[in-house]
Amino acid sequence: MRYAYLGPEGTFTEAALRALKPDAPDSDRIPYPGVDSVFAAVRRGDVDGGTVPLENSVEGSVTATIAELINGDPLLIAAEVALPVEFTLFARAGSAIADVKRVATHPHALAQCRGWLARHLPDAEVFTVSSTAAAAQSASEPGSPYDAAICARIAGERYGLAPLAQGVGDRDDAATRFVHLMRPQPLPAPTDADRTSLVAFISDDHPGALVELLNQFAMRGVNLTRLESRPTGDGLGRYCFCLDADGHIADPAVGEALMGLRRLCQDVRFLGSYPRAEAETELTPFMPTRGTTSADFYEAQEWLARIRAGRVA
Ligand SMILES: O=C(O)C(=O)C[C@]1(C(=O)O)C=C[C@@H](O)C=C1
Repeated sequence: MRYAYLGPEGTFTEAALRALKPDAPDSDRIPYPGVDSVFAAVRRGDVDGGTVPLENSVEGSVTATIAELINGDPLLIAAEVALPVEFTLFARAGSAIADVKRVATHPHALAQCRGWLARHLPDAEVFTVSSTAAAAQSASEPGSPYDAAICARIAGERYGLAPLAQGVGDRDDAATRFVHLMRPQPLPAPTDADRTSLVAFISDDHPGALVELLNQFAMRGVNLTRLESRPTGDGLGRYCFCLDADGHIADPAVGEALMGLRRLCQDVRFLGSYPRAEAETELTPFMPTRGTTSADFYEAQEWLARIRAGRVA
């Protein structure tokens, strides 16, 4: 098996792929220079799967990943993992913080380290590159335009840099969610703690269009864990909705909610049902959820089948 990831070696995404595929030998992990090239490699069939960052607890969605999930040949999310992200400022050996005038990092990492940079390197110029490991790699090269990189400890060490300051993130509980993509194939079996991802394209703009979509989940007791509107690219004001819901498409409540969306929407792109990375959250239902267990759905389906078959009981 061969797996693509956002490279070069030492990215948080590589750590995510290692967590997802702990038994894969090093030669099976293939770094790609961008999120788009990971998607392209999976779509072409050059690799069996690919890992990319999806969202961060501080900075939110990785737009390059969302755009690729919405557009192009559909891929399936087969697995996810959430990892804590801790940032370190690294420079070439012998440098001191006072020497740092130009810092490189990934845009999401910059967003998570702004406070620290403002306090400790207020005059430094910050440059964004394709990943935190690419920043470390570049900063390590002789004649590099950068004096330092903000990256994972493993990346700084991988490229022979020396740590100048550890824990430079503004939140020490920051975490990033990564997803593993595959070409369309049979779904992983339900586990009782799954997530379903999809994109809904509404057919016409009208009052309550989003509420209608959300009701499909609420009335069936399905909890949503992410909702994001993204432009479709077809003009100003044209948006689609990216949704994550608790549960598996094999669960009757989730399946029926998706059928409801299918009836309401111009298009629904199913992005996968896969085991959730984090444990089930304790939920306070905001609506009565009576009659929304899987057993309730099955009982009602059987009742309808009996009636349709001419048995009135
Ligand atoms: O640059 C990396 O190391 C990545 O894996 C990308 C990425 C991201 O896109 O959010 C992953 C986690 C961190 O939040 C910062 C950067």
